[in-house]
Amino acid sequence: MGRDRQLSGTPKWPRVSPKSGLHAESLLAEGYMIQVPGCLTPKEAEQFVAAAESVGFQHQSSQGPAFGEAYRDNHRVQFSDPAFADSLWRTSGLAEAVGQLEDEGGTAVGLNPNIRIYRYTPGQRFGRHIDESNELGGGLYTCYTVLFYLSSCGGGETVFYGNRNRKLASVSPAPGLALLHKHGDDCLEHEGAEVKSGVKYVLRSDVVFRRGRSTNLHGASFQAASRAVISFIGALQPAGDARRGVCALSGEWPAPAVERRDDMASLVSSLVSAKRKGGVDVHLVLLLACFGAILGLYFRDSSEPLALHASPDANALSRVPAPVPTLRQQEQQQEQQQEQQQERQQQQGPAAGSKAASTDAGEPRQQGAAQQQAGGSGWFQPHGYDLPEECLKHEDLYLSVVENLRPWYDKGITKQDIEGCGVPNAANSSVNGTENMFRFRLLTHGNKVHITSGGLRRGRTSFQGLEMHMITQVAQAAERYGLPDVEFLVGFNDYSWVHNRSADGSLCPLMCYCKHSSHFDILLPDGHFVEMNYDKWLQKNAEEVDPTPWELKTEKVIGRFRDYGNEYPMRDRYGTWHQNWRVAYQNYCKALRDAGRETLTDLEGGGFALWDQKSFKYTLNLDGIGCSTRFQKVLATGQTVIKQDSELREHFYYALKPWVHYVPTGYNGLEEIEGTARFLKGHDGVARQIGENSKEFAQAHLNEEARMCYVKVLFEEYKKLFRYEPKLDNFPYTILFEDEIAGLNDYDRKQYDRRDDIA
Ligand SMILES: O=C(O)CCC(=O)C(=O)O
Ligand SMILES: [Fe+2]
Repeated sequence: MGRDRQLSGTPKWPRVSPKSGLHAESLLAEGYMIQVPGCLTPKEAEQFVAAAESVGFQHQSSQGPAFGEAYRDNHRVQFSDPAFADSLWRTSGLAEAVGQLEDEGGTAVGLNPNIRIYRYTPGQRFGRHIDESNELGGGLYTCYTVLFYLSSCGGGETVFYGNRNRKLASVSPAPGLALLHKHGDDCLEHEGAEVKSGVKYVLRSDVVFRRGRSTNLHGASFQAASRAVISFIGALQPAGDARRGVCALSGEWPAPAVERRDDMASLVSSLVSAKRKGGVDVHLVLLLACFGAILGLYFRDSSEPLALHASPDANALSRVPAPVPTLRQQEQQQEQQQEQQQERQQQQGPAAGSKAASTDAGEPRQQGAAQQQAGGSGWFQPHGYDLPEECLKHEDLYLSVVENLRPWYDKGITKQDIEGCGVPNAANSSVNGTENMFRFRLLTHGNKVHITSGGLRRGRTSFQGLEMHMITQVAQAAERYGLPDVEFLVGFNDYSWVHNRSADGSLCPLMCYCKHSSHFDILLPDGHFVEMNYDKWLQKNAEEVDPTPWELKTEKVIGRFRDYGNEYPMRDRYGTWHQNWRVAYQNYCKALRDAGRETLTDLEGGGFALWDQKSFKYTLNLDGIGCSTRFQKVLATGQTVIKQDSELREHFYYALKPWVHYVPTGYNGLEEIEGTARFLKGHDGVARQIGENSKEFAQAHLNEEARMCYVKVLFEEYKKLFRYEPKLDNFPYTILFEDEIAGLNDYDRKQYDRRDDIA
């Protein structure tokens, strides 16, 4: 094997432009693997490649695994340059992005001046191996491998393996992306997979640590300590406030056990003794100062929420969410209500209640009373149209309507807004639907739905159902309740489209089933409700005996996910950013298990029908590309649904309350899931009650009637904002939706068929 070529003279390495604010994404738990995109610009990466090529690469090979060496076939340039290493560490923004890394022994101080640049052409690879830690003298040692990818290519991923050969992570080369992974004793087995096309260039160095502790504020131990304080403060808040309660679950401290202010003294002393065990240092002082400051705030105004937790409750009407009553309070309220009702009935005679509601249906105050009896609070009053009485009890669903239409309250919905969606009235294409569009332009007229932008797609095999069933729900509501004449648009993508107003100020009122909270799309019930026969699922859960009664269910979090990428990556409140939460959770839980730690989650493994997942008490629901349509399903099972607390919403999310209908998770980091599960296990009554609440909600407000009512209210409120009268005759071409369906051939009808997806 040839000796490494040491460079003579100074190669012209390009200067790295200063960067800051880069995002570090933790790919595995406990800092095992971190990636930071954008450390080099694509241009800088190109310049590195050119400089390395001008120096000349040397071939690297090995004797192979039979001789105890990793298979290796690539080319390399190697040189030592402390100034260059320093600029890669600091100027690139890497040091700032990863904070001060720490391990038990020391703190990161820079990069190894020993720089290696690899080149892999198609067919070349670096077989499985682990990277060793090196002693550099003077208390310095290497702790992480750093790879700066300089090009992209086909194949060539850096792949990491855990126990039993499980693939833990795979990172595709992208210019400027830096990947850090622990090496030495903690190194995961990894490889540079074979390059299939293009050329892979990667720059390798190591993060150098100095033995001894740091005193900086961003260190892991300080962060852990501050989280403990936050946890504790969360626990101190009056019991039952959903937003604050969640804080109690985030840290490693046994916060849920701290239920009264009296426990504060004992917590302080346990914090102090815990810190002592690890040696008293500057953290303790800072910790107590921070503690004191927060306590000051707490005592100044203990009713002020700590805004630590985002909630999907959009509070469309600026309603302050009522504090969640404790189970005892709920019982008391129920008793009181029953007593009051009995008294009322005794005073008024048996038929009075229902008579009042039906005879005075047009009178808002009385409607409010009817809603209250139906279980609503009576906040929603239809104006200018009649709403069937059965729809009053679903009033909390209409929070979504109010919130979604808000951007048009001022200017109304104009022809210009509709045209701004960019969907033409097409005369021809009943072959491919609206050409190249994930959108339909439609019209309600005479309680029928017409397509004005081309028919349903034909001859496709995937995603054909969604578009049809979103429209089906409008057609059904038109038939059932009557809908006003309007022009509207339906998008059948997995996520929202309308990010901005157009340059002319118009705003496209596109209806879709799943939106990011910052977007302007208007939510229509998910086509999957129809396509998957959701009402049958409700029925099955209501009528069939649960194969495993609550007491016998496994006290773990079950979850099975297809590792769809997430269109909307999300950060937690510590700034950790995940492109794909499903993969992140699986990796996190796998890493815990691989490390021999006991976990309360079961998130990997073979397929597992939803019905069978009912043998677990808790279930985790994560976003996919868009909203997870499993969410509505698991709400109906009676399990405690733990839901990723993200910015994605479907139409009914606005009516759900965290810690009443589901348990939010993720905003406090992935590791929160274990704490959440521990809390639920320790508070079985709470867990069970949340499961029952969500089941009740699904049965009452996600059924077909509720969805039809939602569409009715949406279209009536939408019509009130309409600034023009759409006339059927004015459109060059229209297709009656029901004719379009009748005209499908057998093949296409099958694609659009409802599926009994109730397992
Ligand atoms: O080229 C790669 O992706 C991996 C390189 C590597 O594992 C190493 O330099 O130790
Ligand atoms: Fe390696």
